Amino acid sequence: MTQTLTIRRPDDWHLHLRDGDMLRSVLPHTATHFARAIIMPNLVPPVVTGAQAAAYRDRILAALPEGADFTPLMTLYLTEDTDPADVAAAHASGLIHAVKLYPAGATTNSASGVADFARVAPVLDKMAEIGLPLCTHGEVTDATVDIFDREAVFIDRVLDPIRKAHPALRVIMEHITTAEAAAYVQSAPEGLAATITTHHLVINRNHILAGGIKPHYYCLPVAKRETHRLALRAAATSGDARFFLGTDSAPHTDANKLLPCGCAGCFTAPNTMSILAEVFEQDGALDKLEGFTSLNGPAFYGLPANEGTLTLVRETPEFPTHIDTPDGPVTVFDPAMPLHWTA
Ligand SMILES: NC(=O)N[C@@H](CC(=O)O)C(=O)O
Ligand SMILES: [Zn+2]
Ligand SMILES: [Zn+2]
Repeated sequence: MTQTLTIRRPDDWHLHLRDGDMLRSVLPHTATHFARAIIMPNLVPPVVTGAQAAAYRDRILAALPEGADFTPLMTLYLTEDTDPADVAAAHASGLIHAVKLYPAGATTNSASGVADFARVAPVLDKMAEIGLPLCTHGEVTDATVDIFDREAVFIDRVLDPIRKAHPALRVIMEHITTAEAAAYVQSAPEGLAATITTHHLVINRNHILAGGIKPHYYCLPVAKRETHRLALRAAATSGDARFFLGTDSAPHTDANKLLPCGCAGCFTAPNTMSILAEVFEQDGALDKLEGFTSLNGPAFYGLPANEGTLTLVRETPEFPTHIDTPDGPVTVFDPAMPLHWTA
């Protein structure tokens, strides 16, 4: 039985760091294992301009623990008023690595997102021209569409039309949760990829709803039925380079989760690598872990893989149930299974 596993240092291609005290509290948990992360721009107010992204990057770098080796890869939050020239300048300077599309109202802090997709066509044209990828929160916001169908409907109503109108646009479907999304990625020869979260490889909708409601398993897109989880596992562990890790680690205080209308998001930064090693080993695919966490993402983003390494050891890891922050406790994702790998 393999006792240690050394892989190239991983990256997180979808991460929420927040700001201020929360940023300082959660950042060390990512910087311990990950060399780089795509930083989500859904702050309040959102990170819309190059100047705002530069200022946010500086705040992240200032919050890093002494001696940490971590590079934040910044993104811009797409609005109907986004200026294509500002996006191009932020890309040309090396500041930003993607633009994030939130359908208005789809998820946490998405109110400034896009309602009329025709209005962002000039930005998407510019991005296609300069090779800057679009990251999508892929859910429609139509109240008449069942929440469990919103990702699949987004592909048909929004994403496929965008890709047909902008064939050279590179797209990353973020945090996919359905067999339909995995199949859509597999159907595209190039220019399309998907991130998969740690938690969506582990939980299905029963974890949220059966035997009492579990707010700490509530995230968006909401976890689907078991067949979808299995399709995500198959995609992640297949070695297909179009799928890579984006944890979507999304810290909210317990006070904000445990409400009659609680926030969406799972905080997985501390135990993600231990959980992933468990998942890949369960599926007989430990040899595919490095591709998923450390190789496929940089290849799609046109960046070199990290030079450093991370060694996982077969030892039972211990994680706190929550971390303390000045804003209050944040519960760490519970994988609801024993773990055997320490990172
Ligand atoms: N995933 C979530 O449930 N929440 C994210 C937003 C997002 O990624 O959609 C957050 O910012 O809290
Ligand atoms: Zn999202
Ligand atoms: Zn997210």
